[in-house]
Amino acid sequence: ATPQPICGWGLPRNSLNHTPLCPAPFLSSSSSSPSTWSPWTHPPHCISPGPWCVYTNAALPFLPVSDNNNTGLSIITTPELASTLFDLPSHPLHKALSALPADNLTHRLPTPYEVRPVPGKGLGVFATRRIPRGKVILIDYLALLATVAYPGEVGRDKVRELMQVGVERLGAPERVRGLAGSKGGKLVVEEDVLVTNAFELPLGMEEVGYMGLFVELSRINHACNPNAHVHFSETTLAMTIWSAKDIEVGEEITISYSSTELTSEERKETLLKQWGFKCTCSLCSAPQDVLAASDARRREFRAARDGILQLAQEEDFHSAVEVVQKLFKLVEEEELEPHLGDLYEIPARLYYQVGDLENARKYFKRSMWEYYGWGVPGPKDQVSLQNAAQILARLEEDIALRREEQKNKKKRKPQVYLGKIN
Ligand SMILES: C[S@@+](CC[C@H](N)C(=O)[O-])C[C@H]1O[C@@H](n2cnc3c(N)ncnc32)[C@H](O)[C@@H]1O
Repeated sequence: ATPQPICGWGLPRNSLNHTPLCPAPFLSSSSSSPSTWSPWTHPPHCISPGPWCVYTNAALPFLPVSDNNNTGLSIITTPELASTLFDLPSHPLHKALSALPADNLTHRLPTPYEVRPVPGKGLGVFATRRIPRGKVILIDYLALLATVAYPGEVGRDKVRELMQVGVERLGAPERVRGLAGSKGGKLVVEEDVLVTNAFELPLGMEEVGYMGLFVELSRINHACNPNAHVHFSETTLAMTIWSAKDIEVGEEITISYSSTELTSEERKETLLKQWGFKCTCSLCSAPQDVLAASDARRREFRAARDGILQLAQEEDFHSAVEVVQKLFKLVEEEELEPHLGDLYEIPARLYYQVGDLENARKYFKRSMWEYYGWGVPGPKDQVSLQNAAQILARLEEDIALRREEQKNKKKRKPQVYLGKIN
């Protein structure tokens, strides 16, 4: 006889694989048996209208090297969204709960940073040893995930109820509550924590908007010319923080909370509206002429990027390549290179169009690193990655073919006309 699957909490720690035989409960359960709640460690807590529910696994992430990082994870969403998020084997949450990466975490110990006060900004994160550019500074896991839509759809008391239950049930609720900023006022601690620290994350193929809270990452302050950048992997639900420049001992580690291509006025407005603070980073505090020069470059950068797309649409690929060269010069001057995201496929395709295969290859490789290299690719990145890999394989063939042709051309004897022209 086929052995009965063992479902539920109490399984060996990282065997929470969800199978159709052990359906994850998505609605409130009256059962008092933890085995029926798997993979959650508590029965889902739901409110109506909606219903909106909070799902908690208090022991996540399951890390092989644990330095008190098991904060747990609570997800506030609808049962329908939770099941679409969780049921498909390709789904990020499915994978996150069953297979957190174990192999690339050795950098964690000892961590290359410490948390200490920064005048005027509360706490901040400082390098305790030199971190060269392009290194992983930390990997942080989600502690709270809530749909952006839910606070607008239920009353204030219910918004708070789900947040409070979600935090209270975590493995280390105090780590989350300790992140409350000084927003205070009418907000309860859990609301304050989210307003001060949450990142917006579009999740799944449908790109449903979620607010995500990461405990370690929450101590990193914003700078408009940051020395680090973040990359989120949907597959592991992990945020990886990379050094964007060489960082010296004692230097503060900073990331950008807003898009780096905005001008100073636009950034000021976004930071105040979305994050509720007035930026005092080194660029915002720089002399007026320095700030004006940076703004001019960022404006030019945007104009160049829009210009490239326009020229590409008009199929004027040669002019578009000229603008690409100008754009990358601006990127270098303004040190925006690590913050460009998926920009690299555009120059790759343009160089391909004009027959510059070597440059096309260079930028395709760079775009693949963007999809893959920063972490474990999510479902959407996997599609882009496959496309880019196919194009790259064709490019390699074209380059080899072209080389062969050139070699043969050189071997051929020059044709000398010896006859007389009458
Ligand atoms: C995600 S938290 C960063 C850690 C925070 N400093 C702490 O003590 O926990 C965001 C808060 O830090 C402060 N902050 C971050 N970057 C700042 C900046 N560039 N200028 C001024 N305040 C900043 C603001 O109070 C903001 O609401």
